[in-house]
Amino acid sequence: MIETSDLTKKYGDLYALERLTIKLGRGDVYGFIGPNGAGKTTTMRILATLLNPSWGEASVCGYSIYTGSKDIRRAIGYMPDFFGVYDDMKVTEYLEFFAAAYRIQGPARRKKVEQVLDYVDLGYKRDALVTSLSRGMTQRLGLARVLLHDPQVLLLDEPASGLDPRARIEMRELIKRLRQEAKTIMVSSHILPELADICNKIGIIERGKLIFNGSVDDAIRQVRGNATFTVSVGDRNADAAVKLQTYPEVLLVKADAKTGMLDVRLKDGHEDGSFLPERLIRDGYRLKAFKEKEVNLENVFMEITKGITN
Ligand SMILES: Nc1ncnc2c1ncn2[C@@H]1O[C@H](COP(=O)(O)OP(=O)(O)OP(=O)(O)O)[C@@H](O)[C@H]1O
Repeated sequence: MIETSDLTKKYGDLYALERLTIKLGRGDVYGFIGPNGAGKTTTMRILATLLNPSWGEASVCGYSIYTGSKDIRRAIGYMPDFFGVYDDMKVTEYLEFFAAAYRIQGPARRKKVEQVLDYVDLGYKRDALVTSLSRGMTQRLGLARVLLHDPQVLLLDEPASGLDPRARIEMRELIKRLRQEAKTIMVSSHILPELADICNKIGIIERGKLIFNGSVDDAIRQVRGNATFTVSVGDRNADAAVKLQTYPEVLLVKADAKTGMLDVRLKDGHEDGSFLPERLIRDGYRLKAFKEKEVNLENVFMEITKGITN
């Protein structure tokens, strides 16, 4: 649904985007993550056919950005990071205005407006002035607007920026719902944890360059390396550490200085640690705690971007 190859945008000597090559299929939700100025907006604007690249190829829904801009605009919903709303316009008027621009006519227009308002849970604000809405509501209105023509592809540029925690969660839930409708969604953020649970793929971009492209699990694996589990057998942890080290699958055992729990890292090729509790019990220990060691996504992001950020 979205395909780019060596997509590049230069401003003078600055590479706003350098040789971006990605491929998103139907139903993919792609988290596009990078700090300010990384090139996220540039990419989305090129895909939305609002900006020409310096070189490279890109197509959306099978249409080239060079020759199929009209078709692309019909097929996508682009929600920019900042968009204006008109003074003295009610919520329904605002949406009807855009519905008219998409040539949705007559009673169908009213129906569609009500439908998208319901979808983003803004029905109760239908008669409010758009300028009176909170930032969270305005973002939801922006999303409603890009859903009017039922696009197959959505480009959402930092939809959660500037929102309070509750509004962020609501926005995430909305994107999850859209995912269930098999839409292809590119959504940007500068925070990895914010997107981790709603995306099946992520791309991390820094200074115009894609430095990671894959699943969230791949990103975690790249940083964490081998699977690690936290184990505790209470006051016999020191003894269990020696025993664990004799298991052939175990690479390393380390006691956590604060909690005394044991971090057990497995050798390459061993992902499943479920044998650990079983074997410890068989070896006479009473298991108090066992879980896969969680990786802090913020750390994953910092690790992947290490050396590239200033
Ligand atoms: N019209 C322009 N002229 C010159 N440089 C530009 C122009 N537009 C963008 N840039 C530069 O291109 C780079 C990428 O900008 P872009 O807006 O794509 O980043 P971003 O990842 O979307 O950041 P943000 O999170 O701040 O929106 C930045 O260094 C920016 O200053």
